[in-house]
Amino acid sequence: MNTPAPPSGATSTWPPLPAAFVALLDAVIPADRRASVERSYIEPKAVAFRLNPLRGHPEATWAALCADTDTPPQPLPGVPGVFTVGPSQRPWLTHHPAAGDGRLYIQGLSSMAAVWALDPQPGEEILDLAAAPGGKTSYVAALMQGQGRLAAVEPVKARFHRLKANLQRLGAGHVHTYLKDGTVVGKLTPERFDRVLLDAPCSSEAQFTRLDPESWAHWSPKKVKDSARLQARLIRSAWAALKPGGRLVYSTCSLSPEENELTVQGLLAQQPDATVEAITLPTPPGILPTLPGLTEWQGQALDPRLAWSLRVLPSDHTDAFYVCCLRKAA
Ligand SMILES: C[S@@+](CC[C@H](N)C(=O)[O-])C[C@H]1O[C@@H](n2cnc3c(N)ncnc32)[C@H](O)[C@@H]1O
Repeated sequence: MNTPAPPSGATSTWPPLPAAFVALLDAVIPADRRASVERSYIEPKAVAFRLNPLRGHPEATWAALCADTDTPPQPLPGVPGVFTVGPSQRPWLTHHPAAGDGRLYIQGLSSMAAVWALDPQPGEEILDLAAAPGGKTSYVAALMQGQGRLAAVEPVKARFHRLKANLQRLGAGHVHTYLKDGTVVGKLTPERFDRVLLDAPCSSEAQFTRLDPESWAHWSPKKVKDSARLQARLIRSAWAALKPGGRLVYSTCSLSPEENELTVQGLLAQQPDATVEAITLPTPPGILPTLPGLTEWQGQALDPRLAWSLRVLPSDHTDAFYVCCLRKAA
């Protein structure tokens, strides 16, 4: 981060977000949520993490953490084993031995929400179609309690090796990993999986921060379009790999409707056996700031069922995220 700090309180002196992205915010964020969203681009965020039952005993990890700080992490209501610390504790947590050896995993609440929506069960066969670096794969593995079969796909070689190393470190070395293009997996394994997670490659708009203009250096409206094209192919493949009666969770860390509701709408239009299911977050209302998925974009009505999908808003403790839960008719 090379940007010098502006005088305290002078928020307008931070580099402005790209104009096309500001126009997107204008279009998708209601006026009454806009101020907190604006603040999220200049504020450091709280840090969430989960204790990892695949590496050590969570109670022992918790005791080790508490012995090491005067400000114990706050439990996240509704989700056992998940905690948050304030932004000032980020360096402490990041460099803690329990983070290094995989007894805990630092993971945004928005990312965790995709796994909560997937609701993996022990004994099932589950596919993670775009898996590296493995944050969600390892959470799914933990919730499956070592029972069943979990497959994780990643086509980018360097990222695939990082996925494998992370899974080893997190005690999830039993996950079956495949160096493969996800767009072909549906044809290779038709109707095989009880649940499929497609946390799709996207334009990564959630990573933007005005504290670091590099965060949007590789973003452009063309990147949004290119991402949407790949997502359309991946969601079709994910759908083909899903068993009748199975659940597909589609997620991105993008705010653009082209990468979110429009991608899902494309699938709904082609697949009469697809329905959108409501997502019930395990956290009490208000902990994750969310909006229903869009049902209108640029003057055009979208499939009304998209209102069951969720947009997580960027805030002082969450990153922007989109998640949609689809069910294939049995
Ligand atoms: C948003 S990231 C996934 C993050 C991951 N789910 C996690 O929680 O750690 C998307 C991933 O999709 C991968 N990807 C890109 N093209 C793909 C393709 N054709 N098939 C499957 N995955 C792809 C990217 O390399 C990237 O690792």
